[in-house]
Amino acid sequence: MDKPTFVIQPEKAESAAKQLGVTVLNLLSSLVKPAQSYARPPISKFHVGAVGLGSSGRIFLGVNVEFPNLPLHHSIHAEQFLVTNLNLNGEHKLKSLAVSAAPCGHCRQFLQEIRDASEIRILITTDQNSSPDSDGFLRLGTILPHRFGPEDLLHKDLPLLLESHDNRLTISDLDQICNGITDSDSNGDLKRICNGITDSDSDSNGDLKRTALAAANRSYSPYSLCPSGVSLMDCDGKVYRGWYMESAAYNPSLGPVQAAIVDYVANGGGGGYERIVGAVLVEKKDAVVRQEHTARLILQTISPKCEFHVFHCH
Ligand SMILES: O=c1ccn([C@H]2C[C@H](O)[C@@H](CO)O2)c(=O)[nH]1
Ligand SMILES: [Zn+2]
Repeated sequence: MDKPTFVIQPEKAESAAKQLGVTVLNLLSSLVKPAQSYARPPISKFHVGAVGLGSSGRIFLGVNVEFPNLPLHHSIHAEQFLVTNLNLNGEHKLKSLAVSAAPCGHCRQFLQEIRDASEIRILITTDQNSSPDSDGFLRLGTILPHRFGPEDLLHKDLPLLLESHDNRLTISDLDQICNGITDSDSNGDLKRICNGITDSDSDSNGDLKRTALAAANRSYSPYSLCPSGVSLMDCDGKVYRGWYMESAAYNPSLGPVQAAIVDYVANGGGGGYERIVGAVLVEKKDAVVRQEHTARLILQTISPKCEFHVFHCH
């Protein structure tokens, strides 16, 4: 099987549409079935595919991901995967999406974090009775009227999800924390045992830490002001990353491990999570919303060989 492609460049999208004699917009629905084949739903066996068009003309794929031995709320919905995929690739807006089943309430809510969310066009490929607009798409505003969203809680000038921002977090080497032990109160040996990251550090550990910090700087957490980022390394040394994304309604928020798993599923060549052998979480020291315990729980469950370290930033 070909390596799955989760991002399609505009030129490729246009030539594929031309070949099929359809518009790029109509191409979205023809990609839903292939997207569904990449879903990872070992619990429900219900494969969801979501295919979105961004403002750059790129097409993005999303699939649902379920984790055996974890509570269901750790699952990633296809639409959330899609939005994460856009975010990881620096896409600033989602214009349209085609999806294999009607987006659930949680996904409709999560999509509210995108600017002009009500205008997002949605096509449900398995629904013949959805009374769409003349272009064949429903508007998100039509299927989620009376919305509760960012404008209920945030100042209107703040950047929304997918919009550029930098959280300007830094890690001071003196104040590093690993798994609850500060470097400053540990002697040299303890420091080496507890985080393996010292001056004579291997490059891969340094890479993971820098990548997780960079990810935390892109985290979207305007409601708690507790940004966080995760980096993962597979057994070939390839690094993946993701960051925490919040929802105005809190519960639909997506954790940083899930976001990094999106990168792993999209770019890891289709392997299992046991191939993940290293992980770093970066978050604020006294954060009111902390990811450490949940992140450790998820990683211990899906990637038992994974070495996990936490660093605190300012
Ligand atoms: O909007 C939805 C609704 C459900 N699912 C997934 C979650 C779970 O993996 C499976 C069954 O609910 O379908 C989605 O991806 N999107
Ligand atoms: Zn959903």
